[in-house]
Formats: sequence, C-alpha cells, structure tokens
Amino acid sequence: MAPTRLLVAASGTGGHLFPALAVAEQLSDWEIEWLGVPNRLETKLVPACYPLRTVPVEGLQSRSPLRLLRALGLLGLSTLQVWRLLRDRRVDIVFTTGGYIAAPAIVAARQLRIPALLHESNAIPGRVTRWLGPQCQTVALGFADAAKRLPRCQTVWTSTPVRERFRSPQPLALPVPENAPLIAVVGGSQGAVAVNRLVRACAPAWFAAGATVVHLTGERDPDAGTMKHPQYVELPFYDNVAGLFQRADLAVSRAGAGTLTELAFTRTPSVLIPFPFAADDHQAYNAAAFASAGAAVVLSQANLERDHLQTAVLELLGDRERRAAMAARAASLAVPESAEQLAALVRAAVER
Ligand SMILES: CC(=O)N[C@H]1[C@@H](OP(=O)(O)OP(=O)(O)OC[C@H]2O[C@@H](n3ccc(=O)[nH]c3=O)[C@H](O)[C@@H]2O)O[C@H](CO)[C@@H](O)[C@@H]1O
Repeated sequence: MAPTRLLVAASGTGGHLFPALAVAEQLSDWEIEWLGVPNRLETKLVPACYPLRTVPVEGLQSRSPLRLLRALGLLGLSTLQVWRLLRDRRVDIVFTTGGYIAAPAIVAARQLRIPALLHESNAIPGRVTRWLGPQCQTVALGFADAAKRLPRCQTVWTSTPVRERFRSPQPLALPVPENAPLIAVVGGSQGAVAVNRLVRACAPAWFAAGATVVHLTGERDPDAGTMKHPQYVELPFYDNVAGLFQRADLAVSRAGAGTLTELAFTRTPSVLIPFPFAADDHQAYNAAAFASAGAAVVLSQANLERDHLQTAVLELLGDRERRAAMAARAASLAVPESAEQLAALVRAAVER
C-alpha cells in the first residue's frame, strides 16, 4: 500500500517551524513534503529532513495599495502552485502552523477536497487562522482560551508541541561554571534588539551578583560583540535551547508561544518582555497567560528602564523559594504528549 502523503506548510520563524517539525517527527512512516518560502528559516532547518518546496507568498499587512496588490497577486500565484503540487504529488492531507504560508495551502487543499489541519500556538489567533480556520477540519490550539475567538472553527486544545530533545536532559556544552546562577536570554528565533540592549545595560549588576549570562542575540544584532566579560556568553543562535533552559535558573525572554511552551517543559521561571509590535499584540496575551498561572513575571517594553529589569532579575535570583514555586507553576502548563496528540489528529483526519 502506498504511504500516506502529507504536506506540512510552516514557514518563517522558529515559532512556526519547530512545532511543525515536532509533529512531523511523529509521522515518520508517512511521505512528507514541506511548503515554505525562499530565504526564510525553513531553508536552513528543513532540507536536511524533508524535501522543501517554496512559493512566493507574502504577508498582506502592507498599507500601501501597490504592495497590497502585489501581495494579492503572489497569493493567487502561490495558491495555483500549491494546487498543482497537491494534485501532482497526490497529497492526502495538509498540516499547517498558520501564518501567511497557511493561506495558499488551505485554499488549494479546500479546492481539491483534501483535509487540512491547522495548529494555532498563540493566545490571540492570527489573521489567517481567523479567516481560514473554518475551512479546516480541525484547528488545534496552544492556548485553550483562544477557542473563544474562533467560534466558527472546530477547535481542540493540544498545547504546542516541542522538539523531542526538550523531553530528556541535554548537556550544556558552554563555558558556564557548574554552580553559578545562570540567566538565559532569548528574543525568539530572530532575536530582539531592544531586549539585547536592556540586558547588556543590566548585566554588570547580574555579574556582580555571581550570575553567568548566556545571551542568544539573534543573527542581526547591531551591538553583537560589544560586551566582553568572563561571565558572559553571546551566541547569535543556539541549537541547544533545551539544554540551556534546563540548566538556567531564570530566563529573560520575549513571549513567543514556542519559547513559552519550552520554558514550561523545562520548568524555567521567566521574566517576559512581550514584543510590542506582534500582530494583535499576541505576545502580551501569551505572556499574561503565563503570568496569571504564576509561571512568569511580565514587564512591558513601553517605558521599561534598565533599573526595573535589573531589579526584577536580582530579586528572583535571590529568592530560591519563589523560583521553585514559579517552576512548579510553569511545569503545570506543559503538555508532554502534545506532539503525539496532534499527530493522532492528523492521522484521524485522513482516516475519516
Ligand atoms: C516576533 C514574532 O512575532 N514572533 C512570533 C513567532 O515566533 P518566534 O520564532 O519569534 O518565537 P517563538 O518564541 O515562538 O519561537 C522561537 C523558537 O526558536 C528557538 N530558538 C530561538 C533562539 C535560538 O538561538 N535558538 C532556537 O532554537 C526557540 O527554542 C523556539 O523554539 O511565531 C510564534 C508562533 O506563532 C509567535 O508566538 C511569536 O510571537
């Protein structure tokens, strides 16, 4: 019997790609192809595991009428290309983690009556999820409350899957002294320049308190290399975030859904600074869910002064009991079988 054929449409950021890779790992008996766009993170992460097809789709958020027209043209062209791909490769099902790559994938699948399943990891569903979620057989959610904003969709809460390595201890191969308090700083898969600047301003006080800082700056940090200190490790991107969070006493982070789920898995207390320009301010809502569970402290980037962040981190570093309580609250938010649950939904959608 021919293997089931799956097209995974996931593109752009780690927050979209890693959960999709985690689900694909669970479907290794299937024939999987990947749909992305040229020049984004998928071109680095995916080809080692799956054949990558690209289409020229872009976001529709531009206010300029000309650019909007161009984006609409590219959406039409991409939908046609995905339609041909689904038909020629006789794809049985589409799985997507949302974002603009999901649009041509869902529309083309719908036209060919191929089932599509969408995973929305954020507390506030993205635009494509709101528009095209009703066309999908199931919309799986990272945050249960997001269902309220998707009344026309068949929703199910699965949390967000994490990569396999988050489920077992990973050694941290970085120059971090064994017993030193460790602060992990991460600004999502692309880094966060504003957070990077604040962290470098705060770091001397954290070093004085004995802490080591591992700072994942992103590839495009204009201040990269400007801070040198024996207790400071700077990397543009690190593959072993699992090992870093497992060892860290505290994380200072943006509030992307992927990172938050990983912090829950590794029971890492966090200070979150949501990205203020995220679509519909979704990072603020993601962060609020973690804060209201008691797993994180949230600081808004607007008017955030160095002293405020510096003190918040020093207070938490000095309060082992509070960190332990936050770690327990973070752990309560983790769903260990999320990838398996999603893979089971994908299998069930084909069998229907
Ligand atoms: C700026 C922005 O709008 N970001 C969005 C983007 O995710 P974005 O990729 O920015 O952020 P996430 O926190 O969701 O995911 C980051 C991922 O990259 C990994 N990582 C990061 C740094 C590094 O050096 N190595 C590494 O592996 C993290 O472990 C994590 O798995 O999509 C997410 C899912 O829709 C949203 O919640 C985020 O708000």
